[in-house]
Amino acid sequence: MKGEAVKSDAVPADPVKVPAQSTPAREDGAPLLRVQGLVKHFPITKGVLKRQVGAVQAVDGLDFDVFPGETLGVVGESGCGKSTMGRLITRLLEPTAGRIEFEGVDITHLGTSKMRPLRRDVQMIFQDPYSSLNPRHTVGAIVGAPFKLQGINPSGGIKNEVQRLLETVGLNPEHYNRYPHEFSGGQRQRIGIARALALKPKMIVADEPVSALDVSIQAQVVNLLDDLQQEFGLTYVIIAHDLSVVRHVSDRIAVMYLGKIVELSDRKSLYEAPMHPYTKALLSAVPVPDPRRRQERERIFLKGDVPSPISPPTGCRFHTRCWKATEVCKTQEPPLLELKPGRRVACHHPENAEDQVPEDAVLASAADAAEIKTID
Ligand SMILES: Nc1ncnc2c1ncn2[C@@H]1O[C@H](COP(=O)(O)OP(=O)(O)OP(=O)(O)O)[C@@H](O)[C@H]1O
Repeated sequence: MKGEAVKSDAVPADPVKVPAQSTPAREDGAPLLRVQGLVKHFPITKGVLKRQVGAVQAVDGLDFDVFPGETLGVVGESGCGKSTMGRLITRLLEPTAGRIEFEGVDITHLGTSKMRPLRRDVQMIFQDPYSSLNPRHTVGAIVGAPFKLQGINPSGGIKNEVQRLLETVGLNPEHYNRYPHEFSGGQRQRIGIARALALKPKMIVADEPVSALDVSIQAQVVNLLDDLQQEFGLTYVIIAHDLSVVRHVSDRIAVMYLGKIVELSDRKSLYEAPMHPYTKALLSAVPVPDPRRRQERERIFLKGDVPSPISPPTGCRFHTRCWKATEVCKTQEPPLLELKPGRRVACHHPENAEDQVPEDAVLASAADAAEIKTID
Protein backbone atom coordinates (compact mmCIF):
# COMPACT_ATOMS: atom_id res chain seq x y z
CA MET A 1 0.00 0.00 0.00
CA LYS A 2 1.00 3.58 -0.41
CA GLY A 3 2.20 5.23 2.77
CA GLU A 4 -0.75 7.57 2.93
CA ALA A 5 -3.60 7.53 5.38
CA VAL A 6 -7.18 7.72 4.16
CA LYS A 7 -8.62 11.14 4.66
CA SER A 8 -12.28 11.54 5.27
CA ASP A 9 -14.68 14.41 5.81
CA ALA A 10 -15.72 13.09 9.19
CA VAL A 11 -13.33 13.15 12.12
CA PRO A 12 -12.56 9.56 13.16
CA ALA A 13 -12.91 8.54 16.79
CA ASP A 14 -9.23 7.57 16.92
CA PRO A 15 -6.69 9.79 15.23
CA VAL A 16 -5.81 8.33 11.83
CA LYS A 17 -2.10 7.86 11.74
CA VAL A 18 0.08 7.99 8.69
CA PRO A 19 1.73 4.58 8.30
CA ALA A 20 5.41 4.26 7.56
CA GLN A 21 6.37 4.23 3.90
CA SER A 22 5.90 0.79 2.44
CA THR A 23 8.54 -1.04 0.47
CA PRO A 24 7.73 -0.24 -3.13
CA ALA A 25 6.40 -3.20 -5.08
CA ARG A 26 8.84 -4.43 -7.71
CA GLU A 27 7.25 -4.78 -11.09
CA ASP A 28 10.41 -6.22 -12.57
CA GLY A 29 10.53 -9.27 -10.26
CA ALA A 30 8.48 -12.44 -10.51
CA PRO A 31 4.78 -11.85 -9.87
CA LEU A 32 3.08 -13.53 -6.91
CA LEU A 33 -0.07 -13.91 -8.97
CA ARG A 34 -0.29 -14.08 -12.75
CA VAL A 35 -3.63 -14.06 -14.53
CA GLN A 36 -3.85 -14.76 -18.25
CA GLY A 37 -6.96 -14.72 -20.43
CA LEU A 38 -9.22 -15.30 -17.43
CA VAL A 39 -12.86 -15.90 -18.37
CA LYS A 40 -15.96 -16.67 -16.34
CA HIS A 41 -19.25 -17.10 -18.15
CA PHE A 42 -22.26 -18.11 -16.04
CA PRO A 43 -24.56 -20.23 -18.21
CA ILE A 44 -28.22 -19.23 -18.52
CA THR A 45 -30.37 -22.31 -18.83
CA LYS A 46 -34.00 -22.89 -19.73
CA GLY A 47 -36.58 -25.63 -19.21
CA VAL A 48 -36.42 -28.96 -17.38
CA LEU A 49 -33.54 -30.13 -19.51
CA LYS A 50 -31.60 -27.02 -18.51
CA ARG A 51 -30.70 -26.24 -22.07
CA GLN A 52 -28.12 -23.44 -22.20
CA VAL A 53 -29.63 -20.42 -23.95
CA GLY A 54 -26.93 -17.88 -23.21
CA ALA A 55 -24.33 -16.80 -20.70
CA VAL A 56 -23.56 -13.93 -18.37
CA GLN A 57 -20.12 -12.86 -19.50
CA ALA A 58 -19.08 -11.71 -16.02
CA VAL A 59 -15.31 -11.83 -16.65
CA ASP A 60 -14.16 -11.92 -20.23
CA GLY A 61 -10.41 -12.17 -20.75
CA LEU A 62 -8.41 -10.60 -17.93
CA ASP A 63 -4.61 -10.35 -18.04
CA PHE A 64 -2.76 -8.93 -15.06
CA ASP A 65 0.02 -9.61 -12.56
CA VAL A 66 0.18 -8.88 -8.85
CA PHE A 67 3.66 -8.39 -7.43
CA PRO A 68 4.82 -9.31 -3.92
CA GLY A 69 4.15 -6.58 -1.38
CA GLU A 70 2.00 -4.43 -3.63
CA THR A 71 -1.63 -3.39 -3.42
CA LEU A 72 -3.58 -3.68 -6.63
CA GLY A 73 -6.84 -1.73 -6.51
CA VAL A 74 -9.63 -2.99 -8.78
CA VAL A 75 -12.46 -0.57 -9.52
CA GLY A 76 -15.55 -0.39 -11.69
CA GLU A 77 -19.30 0.06 -11.51
CA SER A 78 -21.58 -2.55 -10.00
CA GLY A 79 -21.87 -5.65 -12.17
CA CYS A 80 -18.58 -5.19 -14.07
CA GLY A 81 -17.19 -8.47 -12.72
CA LYS A 82 -14.96 -7.38 -9.84
CA SER A 83 -16.29 -9.86 -7.28
CA THR A 84 -16.27 -12.65 -9.84
CA MET A 85 -12.61 -11.85 -10.55
CA GLY A 86 -11.87 -11.92 -6.78
CA ARG A 87 -13.61 -15.28 -6.39
CA LEU A 88 -11.76 -16.68 -9.40
CA ILE A 89 -8.28 -15.74 -8.18
CA THR A 90 -9.01 -17.18 -4.74
CA ARG A 91 -10.35 -20.25 -6.52
CA LEU A 92 -13.79 -20.01 -4.93
CA LEU A 93 -15.10 -20.18 -8.50
CA GLU A 94 -14.01 -22.40 -11.35
CA PRO A 95 -12.88 -20.39 -14.38
CA THR A 96 -14.44 -20.99 -17.80
CA ALA A 97 -11.09 -20.36 -19.48
CA GLY A 98 -7.68 -18.83 -18.87
CA ARG A 99 -4.85 -19.50 -16.47
CA ILE A 100 -4.07 -18.48 -12.90
CA GLU A 101 -0.55 -18.90 -11.52
CA PHE A 102 0.40 -18.39 -7.90
CA GLU A 103 4.14 -18.26 -7.19
CA GLY A 104 4.73 -19.67 -10.65
CA VAL A 105 2.47 -22.70 -10.11
CA ASP A 106 -0.58 -23.22 -12.31
CA ILE A 107 -3.52 -23.32 -9.90
CA THR A 108 -6.29 -22.88 -12.48
CA HIS A 109 -7.89 -26.27 -12.00
CA LEU A 110 -6.29 -27.68 -8.83
CA GLY A 111 -8.46 -30.17 -6.95
CA THR A 112 -9.46 -29.81 -3.29
CA SER A 113 -6.46 -31.59 -1.76
CA LYS A 114 -3.89 -29.79 -3.90
CA MET A 115 -5.63 -26.50 -3.14
CA ARG A 116 -5.16 -26.95 0.61
CA PRO A 117 -1.78 -25.19 0.89
CA LEU A 118 -3.06 -22.40 -1.35
CA ARG A 119 -6.05 -21.88 0.92
CA ARG A 120 -3.50 -20.92 3.57
CA ASP A 121 -1.59 -18.52 1.33
CA VAL A 122 -4.56 -16.71 -0.17
CA GLN A 123 -7.36 -15.36 1.97
CA MET A 124 -10.43 -13.26 1.27
CA ILE A 125 -12.11 -10.47 3.24
CA PHE A 126 -15.72 -9.74 2.34
CA GLN A 127 -17.75 -6.57 2.12
CA ASP A 128 -20.39 -7.25 4.68
CA PRO A 129 -19.02 -8.00 8.13
CA TYR A 130 -22.60 -8.77 9.25
CA SER A 131 -23.31 -11.64 6.92
CA SER A 132 -19.81 -13.09 6.60
CA LEU A 133 -19.57 -13.96 10.32
CA ASN A 134 -21.72 -16.77 11.70
CA PRO A 135 -23.92 -15.09 14.38
CA ARG A 136 -24.11 -18.30 16.42
CA HIS A 137 -20.34 -18.66 16.79
CA THR A 138 -18.17 -16.82 19.28
CA VAL A 139 -15.37 -14.62 18.03
CA GLY A 140 -12.94 -17.22 19.35
CA ALA A 141 -14.56 -19.95 17.24
CA ILE A 142 -14.72 -17.72 14.15
CA VAL A 143 -11.10 -16.59 14.23
CA GLY A 144 -9.91 -20.06 15.29
CA ALA A 145 -11.85 -21.88 12.54
CA PRO A 146 -9.05 -21.75 9.92
CA PHE A 147 -6.71 -23.68 12.27
CA LYS A 148 -9.30 -26.41 12.70
CA LEU A 149 -10.08 -26.55 8.98
CA GLN A 150 -6.41 -26.91 8.10
CA GLY A 151 -5.64 -29.24 11.04
CA ILE A 152 -3.05 -26.83 12.43
CA ASN A 153 -2.27 -26.56 16.12
CA PRO A 154 -0.29 -23.38 16.72
CA SER A 155 2.36 -23.48 19.45
CA GLY A 156 0.72 -22.18 22.62
CA GLY A 157 -2.68 -23.47 21.48
CA ILE A 158 -5.50 -22.07 19.36
CA LYS A 159 -6.96 -19.87 22.10
CA ASN A 160 -3.65 -18.10 22.71
CA GLU A 161 -3.11 -17.59 19.01
CA VAL A 162 -6.64 -16.25 18.49
CA GLN A 163 -6.19 -13.80 21.36
CA ARG A 164 -2.91 -12.65 19.85
CA LEU A 165 -4.66 -12.14 16.50
CA LEU A 166 -7.47 -10.15 18.15
CA GLU A 167 -4.86 -7.90 19.70
CA THR A 168 -3.08 -7.52 16.35
CA VAL A 169 -6.24 -6.15 14.74
CA GLY A 170 -6.97 -3.81 17.65
CA LEU A 171 -9.62 -5.85 19.45
CA ASN A 172 -9.68 -6.75 23.13
CA PRO A 173 -8.46 -10.35 23.52
CA GLU A 174 -10.76 -10.66 26.54
CA HIS A 175 -13.70 -10.54 24.13
CA TYR A 176 -12.86 -14.03 22.87
CA ASN A 177 -16.20 -15.43 24.08
CA ARG A 178 -18.42 -12.69 22.69
CA TYR A 179 -20.71 -13.02 19.67
CA PRO A 180 -20.59 -10.92 16.46
CA HIS A 181 -23.73 -8.92 17.36
CA GLU A 182 -21.92 -7.54 20.42
CA PHE A 183 -19.49 -5.67 18.15
CA SER A 184 -19.82 -2.58 15.97
CA GLY A 185 -19.52 -2.75 12.17
CA GLY A 186 -15.86 -1.70 12.18
CA GLN A 187 -15.03 -4.20 14.92
CA ARG A 188 -16.76 -6.96 12.99
CA GLN A 189 -14.66 -6.16 9.96
CA ARG A 190 -11.61 -6.42 12.25
CA ILE A 191 -12.82 -9.90 13.27
CA GLY A 192 -12.97 -10.83 9.57
CA ILE A 193 -9.44 -9.50 9.12
CA ALA A 194 -8.16 -11.47 12.15
CA ARG A 195 -9.68 -14.63 10.64
CA ALA A 196 -8.02 -13.88 7.29
CA LEU A 197 -4.66 -13.39 9.00
CA ALA A 198 -4.80 -16.58 11.07
CA LEU A 199 -2.87 -18.78 8.67
CA LYS A 200 -0.26 -16.14 7.82
CA PRO A 201 -1.35 -15.67 4.20
CA LYS A 202 0.81 -14.15 1.50
CA MET A 203 -2.05 -12.52 -0.36
CA ILE A 204 -5.39 -11.11 0.75
CA VAL A 205 -8.20 -10.35 -1.66
CA ALA A 206 -10.50 -7.80 -0.04
CA ASP A 207 -13.88 -7.40 -1.76
CA GLU A 208 -15.25 -3.94 -0.90
CA PRO A 209 -13.77 -4.24 2.61
CA VAL A 210 -15.04 -0.89 3.86
CA SER A 211 -18.04 0.03 1.73
CA ALA A 212 -20.54 -1.17 4.36
CA LEU A 213 -18.91 0.99 7.07
CA ASP A 214 -19.29 4.63 8.17
CA VAL A 215 -16.83 6.97 6.49
CA SER A 216 -14.91 7.64 9.73
CA ILE A 217 -14.60 3.91 10.43
CA GLN A 218 -13.55 3.23 6.83
CA ALA A 219 -10.38 5.26 7.41
CA GLN A 220 -9.49 3.23 10.49
CA VAL A 221 -10.00 -0.12 8.79
CA VAL A 222 -8.00 0.94 5.72
CA ASN A 223 -5.18 2.14 7.96
CA LEU A 224 -5.27 -1.18 9.82
CA LEU A 225 -4.91 -3.03 6.50
CA ASP A 226 -1.98 -0.77 5.68
CA ASP A 227 -0.28 -1.44 9.04
CA LEU A 228 -0.75 -5.18 8.62
CA GLN A 229 0.79 -5.02 5.19
CA GLN A 230 3.91 -3.39 6.64
CA GLU A 231 4.08 -5.84 9.51
CA PHE A 232 3.49 -9.06 7.62
CA GLY A 233 4.66 -8.17 4.09
CA LEU A 234 1.20 -8.87 2.69
CA THR A 235 0.13 -8.48 -0.91
CA TYR A 236 -3.37 -7.09 -1.45
CA VAL A 237 -5.97 -7.06 -4.19
CA ILE A 238 -8.55 -4.54 -3.02
CA ILE A 239 -11.86 -4.33 -4.86
CA ALA A 240 -13.94 -1.15 -4.70
CA HIS A 241 -16.75 0.37 -6.74
CA ASP A 242 -15.26 3.84 -6.94
CA LEU A 243 -11.87 5.45 -7.02
CA SER A 244 -12.04 7.26 -3.67
CA VAL A 245 -11.21 4.31 -1.38
CA VAL A 246 -8.46 2.75 -3.50
CA ARG A 247 -6.87 6.15 -4.13
CA HIS A 248 -5.11 6.10 -0.78
CA VAL A 249 -4.16 2.46 -0.62
CA SER A 250 -3.16 1.22 -4.05
CA ASP A 251 0.21 1.02 -5.73
CA ARG A 252 -1.46 0.19 -9.04
CA ILE A 253 -5.07 0.32 -10.15
CA ALA A 254 -7.03 -1.79 -12.63
CA VAL A 255 -10.23 -0.24 -13.95
CA MET A 256 -12.85 -2.76 -15.10
CA TYR A 257 -15.80 -2.28 -17.41
CA LEU A 258 -18.20 -5.08 -18.39
CA GLY A 259 -15.85 -7.97 -17.64
CA LYS A 260 -12.70 -6.40 -19.07
CA ILE A 261 -9.78 -4.36 -17.78
CA VAL A 262 -9.86 -1.06 -19.66
CA GLU A 263 -6.93 0.59 -17.89
CA LEU A 264 -4.12 -0.67 -15.65
CA SER A 265 -1.72 1.87 -14.32
CA ASP A 266 0.35 3.05 -11.39
CA ARG A 267 -1.78 5.05 -9.00
CA LYS A 268 -0.15 8.45 -9.40
CA SER A 269 -0.31 8.52 -13.21
CA LEU A 270 -3.87 7.23 -13.22
CA TYR A 271 -5.12 10.01 -10.95
CA GLU A 272 -3.05 12.72 -12.58
CA ALA A 273 -3.69 11.81 -16.21
CA PRO A 274 -6.26 9.04 -16.79
CA MET A 275 -6.02 7.48 -20.24
CA HIS A 276 -9.32 5.69 -20.68
CA PRO A 277 -12.42 7.89 -21.04
CA TYR A 278 -14.22 5.61 -18.56
CA THR A 279 -11.47 6.15 -15.96
CA LYS A 280 -11.75 9.89 -16.59
CA ALA A 281 -15.50 9.73 -15.96
CA LEU A 282 -15.06 7.68 -12.76
CA LEU A 283 -12.38 10.07 -11.52
CA SER A 284 -14.50 13.12 -12.18
CA ALA A 285 -17.00 11.75 -9.65
CA VAL A 286 -14.47 11.44 -6.83
CA PRO A 287 -15.20 14.14 -4.26
CA VAL A 288 -12.42 16.50 -3.22
CA PRO A 289 -12.85 16.74 0.56
CA ASP A 290 -10.36 19.55 1.23
CA PRO A 291 -12.03 22.88 0.26
CA ARG A 292 -8.59 24.47 -0.27
CA ARG A 293 -7.89 21.93 -3.03
CA ARG A 294 -11.27 22.32 -4.70
CA GLN A 295 -11.02 24.17 -7.96
CA GLU A 296 -13.15 24.44 -11.00
CA ARG A 297 -13.22 20.98 -12.55
CA GLU A 298 -14.99 18.90 -15.12
CA ARG A 299 -17.63 16.43 -14.04
CA ILE A 300 -18.58 13.78 -16.57
CA PHE A 301 -22.04 12.27 -16.14
CA LEU A 302 -22.35 9.08 -18.16
CA LYS A 303 -25.87 8.68 -19.44
CA GLY A 304 -27.59 5.32 -19.56
CA ASP A 305 -26.90 2.18 -17.59
CA VAL A 306 -24.10 -0.32 -17.96
CA PRO A 307 -25.23 -2.66 -20.79
CA SER A 308 -26.09 -6.25 -19.95
CA PRO A 309 -23.15 -8.67 -19.70
CA ILE A 310 -25.41 -11.23 -21.41
CA SER A 311 -25.07 -9.39 -24.75
CA PRO A 312 -22.32 -6.79 -24.35
CA PRO A 313 -21.79 -4.19 -27.09
CA THR A 314 -19.60 -5.16 -30.03
CA GLY A 315 -16.11 -3.69 -30.49
CA CYS A 316 -15.19 -1.58 -27.47
CA ARG A 317 -17.72 -2.43 -24.79
CA PHE A 318 -17.71 1.16 -23.59
CA HIS A 319 -18.57 2.66 -26.99
CA THR A 320 -22.30 2.99 -26.22
CA ARG A 321 -21.53 5.37 -23.33
CA CYS A 322 -18.43 7.08 -24.68
CA TRP A 323 -18.49 10.68 -25.89
CA LYS A 324 -15.42 10.01 -28.08
CA ALA A 325 -16.67 6.85 -29.82
CA THR A 326 -16.03 6.51 -33.54
CA GLU A 327 -16.86 3.89 -36.17
CA VAL A 328 -13.87 1.70 -35.28
CA CYS A 329 -15.01 1.52 -31.64
CA LYS A 330 -18.22 -0.17 -32.80
CA THR A 331 -16.43 -2.92 -34.70
CA GLN A 332 -12.94 -3.49 -33.27
CA GLU A 333 -12.21 -4.34 -29.70
CA PRO A 334 -9.18 -2.28 -28.58
CA PRO A 335 -6.45 -4.45 -27.03
CA LEU A 336 -4.99 -3.53 -23.63
CA LEU A 337 -1.75 -1.94 -24.83
CA GLU A 338 1.15 -0.41 -22.95
CA LEU A 339 0.95 3.08 -24.47
CA LYS A 340 3.30 4.55 -21.87
CA PRO A 341 5.75 2.79 -19.54
CA GLY A 342 3.77 0.99 -16.82
CA ARG A 343 0.46 2.22 -18.26
CA ARG A 344 -1.84 -0.07 -20.17
CA VAL A 345 -5.08 1.09 -21.76
CA ALA A 346 -7.65 -0.45 -24.09
CA CYS A 347 -8.90 2.49 -26.13
CA HIS A 348 -8.73 3.65 -29.75
CA HIS A 349 -8.90 7.29 -28.65
CA PRO A 350 -7.15 7.51 -25.28
CA GLU A 351 -6.87 10.64 -23.20
CA ASN A 352 -3.38 11.97 -22.50
CA ALA A 353 -1.86 9.84 -25.28
CA GLU A 354 -1.68 9.72 -29.02
CA ASP A 355 -4.95 8.88 -30.78
CA GLN A 356 -4.69 5.31 -32.13
CA VAL A 357 -7.18 5.85 -34.97
CA PRO A 358 -7.17 9.57 -35.77
CA GLU A 359 -9.66 10.98 -38.25
CA ASP A 360 -12.16 8.16 -37.78
CA ALA A 361 -15.75 9.44 -37.96
CA VAL A 362 -17.34 10.16 -34.58
CA LEU A 363 -20.58 8.23 -34.01
CA ALA A 364 -23.78 10.28 -34.00
CA SER A 365 -24.71 8.66 -30.67
CA ALA A 366 -21.51 9.92 -29.01
CA ALA A 367 -22.90 13.43 -28.62
CA ASP A 368 -25.60 12.12 -26.26
CA ALA A 369 -23.46 9.58 -24.42
CA ALA A 370 -22.38 11.83 -21.59
CA GLU A 371 -22.96 15.24 -20.11
CA ILE A 372 -19.81 17.17 -19.36
CA LYS A 373 -20.28 19.97 -16.83
CA THR A 374 -17.83 22.36 -15.27
CA ILE A 375 -18.39 22.58 -11.54
CA ASP A 376 -16.77 24.58 -8.73
N1 LIG B 1 -23.42 -17.07 -9.73
C1 LIG B 1 -23.80 -16.26 -10.71
N2 LIG B 1 -24.67 -16.68 -11.66
C2 LIG B 1 -25.05 -15.89 -12.67
N3 LIG B 1 -24.62 -14.62 -12.84
C3 LIG B 1 -23.76 -14.14 -11.92
C4 LIG B 1 -23.30 -14.92 -10.81
N4 LIG B 1 -22.44 -14.16 -10.07
C5 LIG B 1 -22.37 -12.96 -10.69
N5 LIG B 1 -23.16 -12.96 -11.79
C6 LIG B 1 -23.32 -11.84 -12.73
O1 LIG B 1 -22.05 -11.50 -13.23
C7 LIG B 1 -21.94 -10.10 -13.42
C8 LIG B 1 -20.75 -9.60 -12.63
O2 LIG B 1 -21.06 -9.70 -11.24
P1 LIG B 1 -20.01 -9.32 -10.11
O3 LIG B 1 -20.70 -9.53 -8.78
O4 LIG B 1 -18.74 -10.00 -10.34
O5 LIG B 1 -19.82 -7.76 -10.36
P2 LIG B 1 -19.27 -6.65 -9.40
O6 LIG B 1 -18.51 -5.70 -10.27
O7 LIG B 1 -18.54 -7.24 -8.27
O8 LIG B 1 -20.58 -5.95 -8.91
P3 LIG B 1 -21.03 -5.57 -7.41
O9 LIG B 1 -20.16 -4.44 -7.01
O10 LIG B 1 -22.47 -5.19 -7.58
O11 LIG B 1 -20.83 -6.82 -6.60
C9 LIG B 1 -23.28 -9.50 -12.96
O12 LIG B 1 -24.08 -9.31 -14.09
C10 LIG B 1 -23.85 -10.58 -12.07
O13 LIG B 1 -25.25 -10.53 -12.08
